[in-house]
Amino acid sequence: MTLSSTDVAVRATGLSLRYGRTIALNNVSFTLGAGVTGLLGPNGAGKTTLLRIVATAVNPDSGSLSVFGHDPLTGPGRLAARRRIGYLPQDPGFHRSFTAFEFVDYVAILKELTDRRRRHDEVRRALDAVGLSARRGDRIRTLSGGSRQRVALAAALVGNPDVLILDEPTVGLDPEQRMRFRELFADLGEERTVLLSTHQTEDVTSLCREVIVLDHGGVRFSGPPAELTGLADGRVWTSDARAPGALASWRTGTGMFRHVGDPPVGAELLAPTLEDGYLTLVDLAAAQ
Ligand SMILES: Nc1ncnc2c1ncn2[C@@H]1O[C@H](COP(=O)(O)OP(=O)(O)OP(=O)(O)O)[C@@H](O)[C@H]1O
Repeated sequence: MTLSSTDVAVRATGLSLRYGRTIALNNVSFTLGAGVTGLLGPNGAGKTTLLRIVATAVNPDSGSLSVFGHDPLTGPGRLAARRRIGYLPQDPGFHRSFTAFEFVDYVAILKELTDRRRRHDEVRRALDAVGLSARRGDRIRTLSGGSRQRVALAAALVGNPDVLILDEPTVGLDPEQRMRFRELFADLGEERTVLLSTHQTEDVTSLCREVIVLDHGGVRFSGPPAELTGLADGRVWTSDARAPGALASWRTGTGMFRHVGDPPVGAELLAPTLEDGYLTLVDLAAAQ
């Protein structure tokens, strides 16, 4: 199914979840449409918890969720929602002695693809989509980290879900592999809804139509990446000396210093990056 740019695939309203005394999510609301939405936030902000709720792996304590109009908090709604969702968790729980094909086939069985012939075609399609056709008979324990992440992505893709939930899929990958994954996610986002949790601000700049920033379990920002970058307009500058009062200040390879924060009068301003916008946002939130 192809979504138009205004269709809503996922609607989350007032999601909250506690682990004992820890408030992991507090009244989180957002909608997801077509394309890639980035999820940024400091360690412990609640990103994995949020993805697990959207993937229907855990229920929130309160709030509601709709996936293509299905309510995953009811039995039939959960099944209908799960049929539309592919999830790449932080730890995919591989059986390392399985081959890539066997693992994706195993996930396909869990996804109710019962006809063996059609299932095997679909497993081959998913492995092909992530560029692993030639390695499908290799045991997972013999694969590199990048290839393992591809197997995990193929498992998320099997059954051709409309919503993909990806929890830090590029962590630990080298720059070339990260770029390859970006290509894949951009292609996937053309016809699907992709929610991508990452610590890589470049992933968000280069891929995402929207970005959500979570901090201490709450949504601190939601909007286009350029708007997040814009929060640091007029707050990034260069000089030949350290600026002790800045949020961040370092000597670059050119020998000049780059600073983010409140600039002095007459400072030579630089164009901000999304990372500068993110830093400014998290700092402003901390000051409140
Ligand atoms: N199973 C659990 N039991 C108790 N506390 C938990 C559990 N899972 C997460 N937490 C806590 O809930 C909060 C949110 O955790 P979560 O893993 O969702 O954050 P995150 O943004 O994904 O972090 P990271 O970027 O480090 O992966 C943290 O304070 C974490 O310690």
